[in-house]
Amino acid sequence: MKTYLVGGAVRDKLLGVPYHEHDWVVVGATPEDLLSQGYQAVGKDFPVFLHPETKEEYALARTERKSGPGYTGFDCYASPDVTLEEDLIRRDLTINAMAEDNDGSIIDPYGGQRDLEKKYLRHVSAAFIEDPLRVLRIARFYARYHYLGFQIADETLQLMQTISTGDELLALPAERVWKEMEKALREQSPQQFFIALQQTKALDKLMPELSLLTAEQFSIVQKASEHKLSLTRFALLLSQLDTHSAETLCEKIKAPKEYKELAMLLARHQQYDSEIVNRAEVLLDTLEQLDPFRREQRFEHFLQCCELKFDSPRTTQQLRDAFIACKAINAGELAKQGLKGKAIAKALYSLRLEAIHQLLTTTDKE
Ligand SMILES: Nc1ccn([C@@H]2O[C@H](COP(=O)(O)OP(=O)(O)OP(=O)(O)O)[C@@H](O)[C@H]2O)c(=O)n1
Ligand SMILES: [Mg+2]
Repeated sequence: MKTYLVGGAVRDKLLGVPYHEHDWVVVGATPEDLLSQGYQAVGKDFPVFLHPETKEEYALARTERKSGPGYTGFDCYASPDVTLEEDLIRRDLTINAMAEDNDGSIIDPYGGQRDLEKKYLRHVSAAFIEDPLRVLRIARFYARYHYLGFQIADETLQLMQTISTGDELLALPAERVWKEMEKALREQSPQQFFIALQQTKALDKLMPELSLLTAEQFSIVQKASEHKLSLTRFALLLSQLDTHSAETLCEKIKAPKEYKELAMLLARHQQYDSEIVNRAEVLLDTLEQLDPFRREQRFEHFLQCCELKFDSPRTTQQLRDAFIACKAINAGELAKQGLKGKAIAKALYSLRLEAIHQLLTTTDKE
């Protein structure tokens, strides 16, 4: 039995960029061989094992053939007689179809090094089209390596288009699509993910709400935030749509609740780019809708998005200050004074309004 390093680690080492995991392939072994050495079987559909100590993934060399529609219709053949070359040829891109021997030498039967040098994302073989998820993967790699000058090879773009014009993309589980999109949003040039999907018509199928946006509009996702990159970038992207389309899209791709909530908040509050919030009533109403009293972190993310989108620090600062002023008012105190139910809410509203009035007067004087 022989073990090779494969996939992203080989590619990224050669590229000279950091990599985050090791994928291994094992040739000439049976599942029993690995189990007897203490490896743990984890693959549901494929023979994949975890190393007893490093817990890294070791996959038996295998071939795959499409046997039915959708993402699951694969026949997988793993056996000790499957060669390394046979395993590598079923992979998506030439730059992902290289292996490294334990003496450090590179096995590269399909021109991965040539394509790394020429900066091409190029499919390995016609079997590329058997896995529709690859359309999203390639768009994601494009978003990742665009800054290095990588392009998608024309023939590969054509195959992506072929997949996209059929119904195969629609057979992908929404969770898989979301996972790729979420990863893409964290890449160096996230807008290129959407541009590639638009160019290959995949966007028409998967997220038609986005398919009419321009490259300029997509580029809003480039704006960085300090943390939770994909959360703020997703909200910024959807803020390019009307609220109805934004909501439809969230449902369609099953965006997690946190993502949908922030996106919808931003979509509904488009007007904060201008400084309309200098009336106390408007400011307080806005604040109550954003509800930082119960959702402080979401409020912070919202303000971050506004700062990135509108470049209006004064408005966001006003909202932040208003929140701080209102937070200082204690509803418990009102209850102690004998107020109940609606009367508390009313008194709270007046006190908050008063606090914001004061805030606006002092800021005006400055
Ligand atoms: N739909 C897929 C998924 C994976 N692979 C192959 O499996 C390897 C490992 O997959 P994965 O870890 O998802 O991607 P990496 O290329 O390792 O990239 P990353 O840095 O994101 O881990 C890929 O390089 C590729 O050879 C593939 O051909 N087709
Ligand atoms: Mg990997």
